[in-house]
Amino acid sequence: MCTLEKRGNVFFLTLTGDDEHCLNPTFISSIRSALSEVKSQSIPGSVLITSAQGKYFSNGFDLKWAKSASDGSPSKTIDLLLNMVDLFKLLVVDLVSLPMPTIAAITGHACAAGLVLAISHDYVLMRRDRGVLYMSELDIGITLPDYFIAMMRSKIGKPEARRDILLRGVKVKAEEAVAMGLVGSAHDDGESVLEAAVSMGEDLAKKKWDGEVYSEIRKSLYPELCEVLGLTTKDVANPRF
Ligand SMILES: CCCCCCCCCCCCC/C=C/C(=O)SCCNC(=O)CCNC(=O)[C@H](O)C(C)(C)COP(=O)(O)OP(=O)(O)OC[C@H]1O[C@@H](n2cnc3c(N)ncnc32)[C@H](O)[C@@H]1OP(=O)(O)O
Repeated sequence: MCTLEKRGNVFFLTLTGDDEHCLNPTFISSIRSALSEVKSQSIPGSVLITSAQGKYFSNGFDLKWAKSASDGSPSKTIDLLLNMVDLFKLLVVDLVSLPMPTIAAITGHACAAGLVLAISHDYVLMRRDRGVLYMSELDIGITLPDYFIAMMRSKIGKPEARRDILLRGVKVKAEEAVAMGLVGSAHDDGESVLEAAVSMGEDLAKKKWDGEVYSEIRKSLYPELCEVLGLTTKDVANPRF
């Protein structure tokens, strides 16, 4: 599951336990509850840092749960997966519209929906000693939801990087991910990636930006993604000059 902690202006969302942090309706709902709490406590200078315990950041949708909950019926499994696609989309909307800077510290493997969860944050840092980024959909024979693609097109600038991650199913370690433009920086281990995330978060918090303005400017950066997510933008002026 997940925990939420606040230290100063920085909120720490941690995916807890040493499991694969696979996303199913219950887990998605618990993360969304935490983000709702973060939003309700947001003030100028708030920042979110998301990380995970164990060797996985998130291994994507909980396929085991979907299969077991559908009594092995392939059509019911697909229906449950499609339901998770819809539920997870709301979580992505929460992150893309959160009124504060967001940082993902990738502390382990981030796959498929788990990688989308990570890059839904403004900044992505990754440990180099463990963990890969991997879009497994081609390997497991399923296509991607439109907002997954929109997120990839919005956050990964290089066409060859998008091609390799989606059409070659490459498993990307931190240094390669930095070179591909998937993550911003690579760090030695779990401790140092978290330290770097906290240092970045505290620097961003000092700016004490207006959260509503921050959220609207972020959304205006990603028109294709926001259209697919059903997010609109609006002009905001809370002048501080
Ligand atoms: C009719 C209608 C049609 C409808 C169509 C749509 C249908 C509806 C579907 C909609 C959904 C679509 C989108 C899907 C989203 C999803 O999320 S689906 C779920 C996807 N998830 C997965 O597929 C899981 C993928 N994960 C994996 O394959 C593995 O877990 C892994 C990530 C590859 C990790 O494998 P694992 O064996 O666990 O790895 P490790 O044991 O951790 O590591 C292996 C060795 O590698 C070493 N290592 C790891 N990282 C590093 C590193 N960075 N540097 C160096 N070495 C590393 C690690 O130490 C291991 O080494 P040894 O210990 O020596 O073995």
